[in-house]
Amino acid sequence: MGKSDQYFPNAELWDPHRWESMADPKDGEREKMDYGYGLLSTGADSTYLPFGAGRHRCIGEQFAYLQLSIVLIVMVREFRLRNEDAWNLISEDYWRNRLAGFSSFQISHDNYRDAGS
Ligand code: HEM
Repeated sequence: MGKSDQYFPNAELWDPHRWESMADPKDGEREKMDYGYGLLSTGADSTYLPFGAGRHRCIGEQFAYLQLSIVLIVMVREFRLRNEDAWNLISEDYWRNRLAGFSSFQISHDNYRDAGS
């Protein structure tokens, strides 16, 4: 379903902006179910199901998001990232980056601690 154009236009295209215009299921009335340990959102009212839906829906979703946030925070805090060969290809304009092709970027890094800053 996650790769179906019926639910996600241009499903095969990596397009982070798609989420800007899609309604957040959390905004609407979500399907709730009590499996015996309290009323829970099943996630079954959404076509976006990275953590599954229903009774066996992932219990680690919030923990996974926390871990991913920490990884990103540590990388930004510890490293100065730069594009080795084609610095001027990196643009804040997402579409220019898309046209340039992310695969042409070679990112290298300095560790702030090694630099003594
Ligand atoms: C990006 C990270 C993760 C993704 C994409 C993910 C995805 C999923 C999905 C799709 C299911 C449902 C499987 C099914 O319906 O049969 C699931 C179940 C489960 N996940 Fe995750 N998961 C992630 C991280 C975690 C973490 C960090 C934990 C625990 C610390 C965890 C614990 C579980 C458990 C215990 C189940 C089984 C729940 C049940 O059967 O009642 N997951 N996960």
